[in-house]
Amino acid sequence: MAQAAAARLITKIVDAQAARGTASVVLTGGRNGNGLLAALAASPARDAVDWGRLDLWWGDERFLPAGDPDRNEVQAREALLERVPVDPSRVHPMPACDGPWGNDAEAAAEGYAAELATARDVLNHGAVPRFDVLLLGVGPDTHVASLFPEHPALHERERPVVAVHGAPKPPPTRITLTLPAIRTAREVWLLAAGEDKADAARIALSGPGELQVPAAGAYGESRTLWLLDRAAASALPPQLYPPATA
Ligand SMILES: O=C1O[C@H](COP(=O)(O)O)[C@@H](O)[C@H](O)[C@H]1O
Repeated sequence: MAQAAAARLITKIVDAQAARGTASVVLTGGRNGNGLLAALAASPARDAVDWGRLDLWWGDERFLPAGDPDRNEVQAREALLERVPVDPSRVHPMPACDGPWGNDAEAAAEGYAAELATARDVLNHGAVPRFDVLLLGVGPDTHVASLFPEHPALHERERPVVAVHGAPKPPPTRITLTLPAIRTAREVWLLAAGEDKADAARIALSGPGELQVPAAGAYGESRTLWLLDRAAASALPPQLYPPATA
């Protein structure tokens, strides 16, 4: 799944750069997201990407000190960003808890929203840039980014970025894009690999509400793509699995 997703992402970035000169991708944390980045780093096709014309953002971050190995940013740098010639000025990690806003997660979320606004899509009156692809690793509890089932952040309709407190998965304090911000992306790709994701994929693709099942509320403006391996797809409703091969 990681290799197939990496190959798709390379193609998508190359196409976006050919069409618009640049591409923008929102990265996710977690096992599946990091697996994709590692597969991308290992792919000979990675040289087709113009890494200097790629903007990278994050969908969520664990609010920890800079350099903490549990930060999504640190894991992404290890898996991919230290291995390709990205332009550091176009890499936009979410703030750390010892950064310019200190331990104030709300201020850090506002700060990231302001950074997103500097690159926003003026033509579409958007609060955030027009992301080409927004990646989301689906958690076993159906969370995406740091939007956890029944958490207040899921009610946010105005702000593109919010702080999260009391997350059920450590660390408890996080920063996340909101569902309205996620839905402005051209394409949203949801990643689920492994047996422990099978129930999450089944539930999310069975038409539930987004407050109970955040993954169900994550979709892109022109495309929503679920990328699953066989284990994660094994519990899908019969009308969805086995997938069509045509
Ligand atoms: O904590 C997080 O977890 C999820 C999914 O992680 P996984 O290891 O179960 O694949 C990820 O989407 C999110 O970005 C991250 O902060």
